[in-house]
Amino acid sequence: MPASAPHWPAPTAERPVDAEVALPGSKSMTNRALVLAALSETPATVRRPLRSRDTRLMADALRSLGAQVHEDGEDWSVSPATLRGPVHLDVGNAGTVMRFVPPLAALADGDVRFDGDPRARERPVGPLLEALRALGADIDDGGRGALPMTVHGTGSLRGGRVELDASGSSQFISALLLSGARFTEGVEVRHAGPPVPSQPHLDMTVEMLREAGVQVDTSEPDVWRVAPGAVKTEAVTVEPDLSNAAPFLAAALVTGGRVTVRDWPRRTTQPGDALRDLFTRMGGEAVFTDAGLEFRGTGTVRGITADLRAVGELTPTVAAVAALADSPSRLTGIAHLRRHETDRIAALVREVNRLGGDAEELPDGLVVRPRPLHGGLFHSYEDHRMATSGAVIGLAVPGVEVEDIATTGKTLPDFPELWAGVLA
Ligand SMILES: O=C(O)C1=C[C@@H](OP(=O)(O)O)[C@@H](O)[C@H](O)C1
Ligand SMILES: C=C(OP(=O)(O)O)C(=O)O
Repeated sequence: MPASAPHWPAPTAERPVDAEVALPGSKSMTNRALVLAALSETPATVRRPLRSRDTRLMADALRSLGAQVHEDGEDWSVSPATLRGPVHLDVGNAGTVMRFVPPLAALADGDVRFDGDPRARERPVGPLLEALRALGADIDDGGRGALPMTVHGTGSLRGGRVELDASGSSQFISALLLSGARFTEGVEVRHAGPPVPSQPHLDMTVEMLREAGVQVDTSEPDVWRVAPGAVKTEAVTVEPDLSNAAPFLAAALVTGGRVTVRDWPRRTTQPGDALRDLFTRMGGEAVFTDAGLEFRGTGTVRGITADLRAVGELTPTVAAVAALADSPSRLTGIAHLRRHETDRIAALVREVNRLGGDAEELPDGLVVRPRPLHGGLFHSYEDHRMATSGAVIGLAVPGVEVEDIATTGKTLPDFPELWAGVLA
């Protein structure tokens, strides 16, 4: 962010919101679709993709490796090609790029160097790199288990059986599965360790692989087997990003208003679908309509005790609502958030308390005891979900300013405009 960028005055809601919003596509589905398309035997169209920093970084990485990725109106068309280096890839701070692309790099012919934002060097990739080595890859990470690193691709990877601890990120497993069909022996991934977070994202990986004709066996807990074979992706339609629906549903909840998120799928693997239940427990009401999902606040905002391990990326918004509730909240199961875009547990506690709140860190989560809040600067830590959480608090607390609102461009470039539209 340029040092001179002004802080963003978060609009205060003067009345209950009453709006309909069309959200851009899911980051997680877009980046999976792009990876599968690049590995596919057939050209593919990715319909209604998200175009944001994280998905452009993925598209650029795949282009650099040789795939053709064209903007085709609203869609992305992808023509696979033989993957090759030498190439230098920028992962930004996109977990999906820093984890999903190294297995492709191992399948490429030539050296593939990975680096990214300073924070990307602090995010875990070690267990994934160890697993790739066990499957036959040659990777030079200077012994750090972190970026920067070089994958010395040889054009193929043996694959086979591997055990790893994926408690730090579900993306280690998704990464191995997404490319696994193209490994000579396929892949059998076994998790050993504390529970893997983000189960819906693993379900999303498995479902999208099966849609691409890949055989995936999930019959044994914590074991995933991908049979070797062709990937056949022709068209993928990306759903609206339900995790990015969180601040908009929160706006209905905290203002006692109403927001319809258009085209909310009736069935989905996206973790954001859990918002229907979480925010209902916090006092709102969710109903499906012909337009999508209508979410209503009732004037009451309750605290919640919830294990968010499966849906960790919803935590910043849930914590923001918790700071405005009428009773305490306890959010647990999310130790892995300490290595997300920022240490989200520390950041949320610091920012809520800076505005006069009473939040406290737990080893694996946080407690939020509501207190009257006052205005002030809400730091965003280059974290899109911290920035939108500041906006949620600002709805109810006059004088909140959010630092670096442009950081929402990681997954939701039009956030300020969409937010203004909901408040209009
Ligand atoms: O696979 C994915 O698309 C994601 C998995 C999750 O990662 P972790 O399991 O590392 O939390 C999630 O938080 C991230 O935003 C997206
Ligand atoms: C954790 C997140 O992103 P990433 O894909 O970079 O891990 C997130 O979007 O909340």
